[in-house]
Amino acid sequence: MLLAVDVGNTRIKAAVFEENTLLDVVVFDLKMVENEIDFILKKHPKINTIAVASVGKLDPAAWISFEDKAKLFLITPQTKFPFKNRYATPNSLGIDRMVLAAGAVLQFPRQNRLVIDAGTCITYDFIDEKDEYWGGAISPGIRLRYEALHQFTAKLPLLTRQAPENFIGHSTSESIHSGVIGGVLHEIEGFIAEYQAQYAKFIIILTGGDAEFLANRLKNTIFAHSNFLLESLNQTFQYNQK
Ligand SMILES: Nc1ncnc2c1ncn2[C@@H]1O[C@H](COP(=O)(O)OP(=O)(O)OP(=O)(O)O)[C@@H](O)[C@H]1O
Ligand SMILES: CC(C)(CO)[C@@H](O)C(=O)NCCC(=O)O
Ligand SMILES: [K+]
Repeated sequence: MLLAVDVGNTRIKAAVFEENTLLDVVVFDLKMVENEIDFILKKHPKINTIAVASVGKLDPAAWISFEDKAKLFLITPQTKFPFKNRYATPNSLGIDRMVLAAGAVLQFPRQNRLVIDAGTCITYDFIDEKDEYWGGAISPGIRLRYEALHQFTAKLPLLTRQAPENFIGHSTSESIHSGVIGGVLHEIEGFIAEYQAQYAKFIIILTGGDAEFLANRLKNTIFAHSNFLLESLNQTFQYNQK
C-alpha cells in the first residue's frame, strides 16, 4: 500500500493507494504534516511506502521520523521519468510538473497531451505523442489573483472565488470577479486555441484545486481530473519499480 504526498505551495494533499485504487484522500496545512501523516499511517497500517513530490517550503527532515514505518520514495529531477525532457532548464523545472507529465504519458499513451494544473499557480505542460516534454506556461492562480489585487492596491477588497454574472462588471466586486474569473477562462481558452493552431489533435487534462470550478465554465468540454497529480505520483512510483 502506498501513501502519495503532494506538497503544494499552499497545502498538502495525500492519498492512499492499493495498486491503482485510490482508497483515501486528505488535505491539510503544511504546518500539520507530522500529525497528519502519523494519523494516516495509523489508519492504514498496510502502507509500506511514502512517495513524496514537493514544490513547497517543507523541511525534508520532516520525513525522517517516518522512515522506520515506511520506505521513503522522494521524487527528484534524478528520478526515472517516462518522457524525454526538452525543457531548457530541467534542473529548475517544478517536480509537480514533471510528475503530471509522467502521469499524462503513462495514462494516455501515444498521443499529444496538454496538462493544465489550476492551483496556486496555473501551469500548462505539453508532452507530444513521441513522449517529448516541451514545457508550457506558468501564471498566477485564481486565489493568487484575488490576493494580489487586494495586496498591491489601496482600495480593492479581498474577495473569494465567485463566478461573474456578466462580463461587464457593474460594481467593484463584480468587476473584480469578471477580471479574475473571466481573465482565467479567457487565458485557458486562448492557450488551448494556440495549441490547436499548432497541433491537430491533443487531449486536455485539467487538474488542481480550481479544476472543477473551471471545467464547468469553459467553452471546451473538459473534464476535471481532480486527483491527477496524486494518481500520477502513484504511477511514477510504479514505473520506477519496473
Ligand atoms: N480549501 C481550499 N483551500 C485553498 N484553496 C482552495 C480550497 N478549495 C479550493 N481552492 C482553490 O484551489 C486553488 C489552489 O489549488 P491547490 O489546492 O491545487 O494549490 P496547492 O495545494 O498550493 O497546490 P499547487 O502548489 O500544486 O498549486 C486556489 O486558487 C483556490 O481557489
Ligand atoms: C510553477 C510551480 C510553482 C507550480 O506549482 C512549480 O512547478 C515550480 O516551482 N516550478 C519551478 C519553475 C518551473 O517549472 O520552470
Ligand atoms: K499548480
